[in-house]
Amino acid sequence: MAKFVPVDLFDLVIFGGGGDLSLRKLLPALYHRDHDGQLPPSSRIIATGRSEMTREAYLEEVEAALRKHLDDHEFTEAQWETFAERLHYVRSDALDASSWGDLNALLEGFDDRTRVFYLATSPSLFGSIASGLNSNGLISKDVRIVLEKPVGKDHASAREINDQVGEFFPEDVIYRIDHYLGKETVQNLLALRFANSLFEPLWNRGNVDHVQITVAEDLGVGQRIEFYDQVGTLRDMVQNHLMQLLCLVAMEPPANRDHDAVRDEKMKVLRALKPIDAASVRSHSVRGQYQSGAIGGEPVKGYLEELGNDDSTTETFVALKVEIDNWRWSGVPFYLRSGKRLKSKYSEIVVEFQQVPHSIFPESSYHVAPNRLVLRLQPDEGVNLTLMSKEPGPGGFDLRPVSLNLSFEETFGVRYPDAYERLLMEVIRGNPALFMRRDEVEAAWQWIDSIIAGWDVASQPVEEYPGGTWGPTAASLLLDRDGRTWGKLD
Ligand SMILES: NC(=O)C1=CN([C@@H]2O[C@H](COP(=O)(O)OP(=O)(O)OC[C@H]3O[C@@H](n4cnc5c(N)ncnc54)[C@H](OP(=O)(O)O)[C@@H]3O)[C@@H](O)[C@H]2O)C=CC1
Ligand SMILES: O=C1O[C@H](COP(=O)(O)O)[C@@H](O)[C@H](O)[C@H]1O
Repeated sequence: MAKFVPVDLFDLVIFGGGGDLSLRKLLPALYHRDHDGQLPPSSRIIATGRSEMTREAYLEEVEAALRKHLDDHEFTEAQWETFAERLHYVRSDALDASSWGDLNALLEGFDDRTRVFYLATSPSLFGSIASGLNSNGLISKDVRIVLEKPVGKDHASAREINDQVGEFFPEDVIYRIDHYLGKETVQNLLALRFANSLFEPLWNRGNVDHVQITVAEDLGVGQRIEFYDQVGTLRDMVQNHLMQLLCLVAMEPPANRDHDAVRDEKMKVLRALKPIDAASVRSHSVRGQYQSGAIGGEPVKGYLEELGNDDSTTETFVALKVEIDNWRWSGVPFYLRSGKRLKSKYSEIVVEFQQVPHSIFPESSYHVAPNRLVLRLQPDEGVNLTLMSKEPGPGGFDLRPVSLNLSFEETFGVRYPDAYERLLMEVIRGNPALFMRRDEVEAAWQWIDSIIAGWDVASQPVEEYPGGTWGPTAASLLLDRDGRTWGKLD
């Protein structure tokens, strides 16, 4: 088990500290790190928002959230008392920097410690908050600013936000979150690729038939529907999480794990992506929206019914066929899919290798299936390698596909920390390796913008799919046309 090295003394100010993300993810993550002794005793967590709220009222909200989002055995009165000592709430309107008096007062005299500003608000506020931090004299020497995703809604708005924040903060203290980069299994992809000599010689067009990346959710859009209806799955999931996964699978080996070494390699992949535009959008993309259905035997409503409006074409599902124009991957499709209200919460990366060139087992009732390396990101994180094996027995020569299956939980026997636990500690330590650099975010938006424009020009239909399935039939046809099938179909 990795040791929990305490971080340096810090103050963490969360703009949007009473919002869903803070209560559901950030504060439980900090509670865990506190529990494991990683937070110095006098480090503070200062939440802020427009709402008038006493510290006591805020503590009540946080306690209720922790009780809800932590496992029963994880929440203890003693640990809560310790954690609550750190928590403060002050009112401040991001759009009115003159309302920040209480925040100023709390921070005054504390500029000798690491100071982190976490912007867990709409990205439209990032510029005003950065400017307010400057005008209130809160940008201390050892400062970092964290930008929650999404950074903008397209390339132009991402550039504008990056310019606004960049006016007051240099790039090396800006931490753009993509929480998938903090997932243990995503980091393990680096270990699998670059700490084993087995895979690298095979990791190319000469041996790989295709790659699939699936991030499936069984949940619907829930409380965030108004936000979501302006965004859709392409912007919410593909622009960031799936493209980051794609980059980690496809990039060249970096010389080391230095933040810029890894980010430079990811950038080369983003630059090599073949654009999907009006001419190719119909053959290379599928967008869908969930209808009513059933998940785990329970009926679920359709998206439009949840929205209470029947003319939205916002996609809740996307599948793409992505091509990378470089020597390593020329001719190897990367199929990406992500959606809400699918059959189960399931994320995986599948690397399917090429068929053997000639089978010497014509009598086998199983044909020789290609080997598949599957990285399960969630749930039951692990790695699976399918191989063909001889069926035991004295007569004939029958083959059977078998799996070498590694479950991380069984092997390591530890709780898998939530991505935000790792990411928050990395911010305080000042290590930006697991965060997105400005050019990565902007390059990803540029590529996504072309698809959105293409959908518009080509009048791409929004395919319906019943909740509780693996998405629209068109997503299966996307692979079927190439003689392939998605990994998980049961
Ligand atoms: N929730 C999630 O699971 C995820 C969210 N995100 C992103 O994180 C951001 C926050 O999301 P989420 O927590 O769900 O949103 P919420 O609407 O739940 O919270 C938004 C927070 O912003 C504060 N806020 C709004 N306007 C202002 C203002 N003018 N000045 C100061 N504070 C303000 C609100 O407090 P008050 O009303 O008191 O002002 C509230 O605490 C969004 O950009 C979202 O896309 C990203 C990944 C996952
Ligand atoms: O960023 C987001 O991610 C979540 C899915 O995250 P996961 O860690 O549970 O896989 C998604 O539900 C949300 O819509 C999106 O904004």
